[in-house]
Amino acid sequence: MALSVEKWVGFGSAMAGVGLLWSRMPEHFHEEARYIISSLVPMAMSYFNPYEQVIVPEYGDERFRRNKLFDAVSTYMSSVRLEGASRLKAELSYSSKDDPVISLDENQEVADSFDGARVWWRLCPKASKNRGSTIITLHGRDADEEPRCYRLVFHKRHRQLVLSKYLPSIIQQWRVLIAENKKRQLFTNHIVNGRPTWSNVPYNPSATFDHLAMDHAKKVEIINDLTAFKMGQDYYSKVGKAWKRGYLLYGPPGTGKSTMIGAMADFLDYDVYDLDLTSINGNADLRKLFLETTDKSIIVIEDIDAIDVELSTKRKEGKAANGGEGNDNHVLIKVCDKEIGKSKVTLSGLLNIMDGLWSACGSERIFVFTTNHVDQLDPALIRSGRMDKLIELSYCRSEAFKMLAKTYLEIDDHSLFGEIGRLLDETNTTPAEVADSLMLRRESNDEIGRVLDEIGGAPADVADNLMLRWKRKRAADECLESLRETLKKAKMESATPPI
Ligand SMILES: Nc1ncnc2c1ncn2[C@@H]1O[C@H](COP(=O)(O)OP(=O)(O)OP(=O)(O)O)[C@@H](O)[C@H]1O
Ligand SMILES: [Mg+2]
Repeated sequence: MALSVEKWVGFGSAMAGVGLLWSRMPEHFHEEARYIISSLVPMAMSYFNPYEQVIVPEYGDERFRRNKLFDAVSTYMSSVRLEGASRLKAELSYSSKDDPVISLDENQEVADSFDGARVWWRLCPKASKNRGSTIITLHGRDADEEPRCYRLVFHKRHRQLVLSKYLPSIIQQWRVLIAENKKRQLFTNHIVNGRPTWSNVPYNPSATFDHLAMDHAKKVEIINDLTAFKMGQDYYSKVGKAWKRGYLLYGPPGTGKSTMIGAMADFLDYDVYDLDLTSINGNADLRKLFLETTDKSIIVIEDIDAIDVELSTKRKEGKAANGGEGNDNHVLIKVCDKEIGKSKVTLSGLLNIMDGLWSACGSERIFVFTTNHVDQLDPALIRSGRMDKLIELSYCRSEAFKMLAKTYLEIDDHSLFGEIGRLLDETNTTPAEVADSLMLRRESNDEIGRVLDEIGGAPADVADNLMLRWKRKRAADECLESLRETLKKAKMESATPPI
């Protein structure tokens, strides 16, 4: 049967060829006759061909947005009996433990049945040309330009059933599956075949807000802000603003900016899109990537100061040259390739997706920028309304240290706490450095043997407990002692004037 469908598709193609030839007939054919015959060809074609096609292209209009129906069909294809296909694809995805996911390879065809109707699916590497049968392009432009598509063929009499029941049922199954298997994802962008693309892995940030050592009041303020945002759909629509929020996290290296992004993703249960501007060729690609991000997500640009150097210089030069404000159209970043002219993302391009026309596409999105040098950023980027909240993450002080000690050593108090707190106030030590000192050290076998001798004879569970407590205390003493020495050294070095 599939063969005869192909024949019909071929027949349509032949008829289309006749039509094309006819339309190019020499001038001596009467204009009117040419017109009538070339309009009759498609009618005849449609009359004789009992089959219709639906093309489901991979990308929607302007190739900006992925066509979700394509993804839905791809998922559905792994559940259809793939008996008709002679070549399949097998993948081991992150989510499927030991079972490979089997799917249709390109140019392969399978049959499916729905409510008594028989349909045929084919994955085409490039969308087939109009081969004569009626083609309905879903979410699409001219099918010829699509990089990949699914072609669904069915008998004309099933048109209603296919369009109003079969395809919606595929979408519904896909949505249920997504909801069931929903895991937080971390996306990053790169170029595939010259096109910017997101790829993703499951994301389970190791640190939550509980692990984040910082001023308690500030932490509560951030959590309240995020909660208000998450609950704020009605508010944002009432005031007519896009449902999005911008955070700038700034502070020296190792103060917890990246850790906080993970904590935010964990708290909100959002996906994270880590946007690498160096892998983007220009504003159009930036928009394309932005449109492919999903709602309920955090879009991150880390170390914006590091990629902002050229912008700052240009802006300063611009100001110096014309004695006033520069404009937003200078180059934010140039990718280091030879064709440098093509590889540009501008500040205005970036601002456009944050709060320009494009920001209205999608909702419930958080933008997070991080920087070590807030003073070097372009004021346009951080003006209020764009960055709703500027959060400083700073050096480790007494309060943050106690939180780290609780996390790493599971202790609330120690005789060295007071002295270490004072030393931290006098030195600029980052939470990363403190956390590093508090990592558990391994005890030597001799030490363990000595303790085992001491607690020998105790029942097993009591001995285990004693051993654990000894290890903790030993670790705490040792770690805090070493931290105190490090801090003392740092204090002396900062007090010694440079020669
Ligand atoms: N405030 C903090 N609370 C808890 N742990 C922290 C904190 N800051 C840093 N750390 C620890 O230090 C490590 C490095 O921190 P992180 O990568 O978040 O720093 P950063 O501010 O993003 O640095 P950079 O500016 O270099 O990107 C983390 O994995 C974490 O273990
Ligand atoms: Mg970081």
